[in-house]
Amino acid sequence: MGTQRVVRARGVTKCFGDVVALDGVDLDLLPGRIHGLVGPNGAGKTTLLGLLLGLAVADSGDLEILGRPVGRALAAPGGVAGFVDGPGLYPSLTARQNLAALAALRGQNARTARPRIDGALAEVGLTDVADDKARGFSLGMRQRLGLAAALLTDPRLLVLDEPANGLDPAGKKHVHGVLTRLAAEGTTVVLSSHRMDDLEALCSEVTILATGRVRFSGPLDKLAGESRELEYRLLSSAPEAARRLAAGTAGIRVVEESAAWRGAEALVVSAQLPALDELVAALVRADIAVRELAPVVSPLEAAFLALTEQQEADA
Ligand SMILES: Nc1ncnc2c1ncn2[C@@H]1O[C@H](COP(=O)(O)OP(=O)(O)OP(=O)(O)O)[C@@H](O)[C@H]1O
Repeated sequence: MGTQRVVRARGVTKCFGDVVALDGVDLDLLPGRIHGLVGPNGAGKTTLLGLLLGLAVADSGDLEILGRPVGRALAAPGGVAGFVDGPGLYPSLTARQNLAALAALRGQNARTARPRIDGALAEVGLTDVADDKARGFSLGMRQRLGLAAALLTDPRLLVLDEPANGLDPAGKKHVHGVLTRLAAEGTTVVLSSHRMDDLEALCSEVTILATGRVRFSGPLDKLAGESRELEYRLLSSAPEAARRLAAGTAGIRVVEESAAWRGAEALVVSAQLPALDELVAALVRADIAVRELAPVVSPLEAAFLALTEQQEADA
């Protein structure tokens, strides 16, 4: 069924000695979504991803993956691929040989596997180094080779822990392209990252974890709606007139440290969305062109920072 959950977690708890890494986590992942996992260091992201990969078992709670309850024994659930703490590679084999070895382990015929291996290497942008040994690969290249290996298994759930680590802009473009294609074809992707801009570019929904608890889980636009007043940077054709208009618009606070931004005079205002809409309409009525309007800090980053501050205050 199209809307059947790929992952359903209820009250999942995992401790390491006295440390509660996951504390009653509920999570629902639907097919074909790219779901971002975000949270401060030690929030429990890797632990949660490890449970999805079958690298550890929960102490309590229910976890269902692809419609099957996860048992108490360590086992990689069928249809799931990915890695935490970097992919496992054979350093003395080339990129292509690494993928061929994995295909052979799964009983695939070398001749039929070859075109798929070449396709996967091309998709992650490693064709040029296909015959170089993995030993000499950078972190970003290893991440991409790990992703290519996961692609060969046709996963229905792909689990990646900080896959953007070490990626240069070209590598990131390849990885984003692969993940977007997979999701369009129905694969669910769940990935953790400390890069809010990456998550916002890729994910339709996010879960924010802090100290092992889910603080938010849902669509990114819901997060924007729920967030507090945000600061927005505005570039216009008449900065002074725009500032006067903003100061006179209800619900808008002009932030004093407004400054130059990319060579133009920027106005920074703090507002909720309805007041901001009002301001834009007033600017247009006054024949002032809005050239750029964006949050200084994105809704995801604002929510993340608010949580982190809360966590520090609690501590
Ligand atoms: N194998 C382990 N043994 C003991 N403690 C662990 C183990 N794995 C994780 N922890 C602890 O569990 C908590 C959650 O760790 P986890 O690695 O899941 O967080 P994270 O959100 O991935 O953090 P980061 O952003 O730093 O990677 C931390 O306090 C960590 O020290």
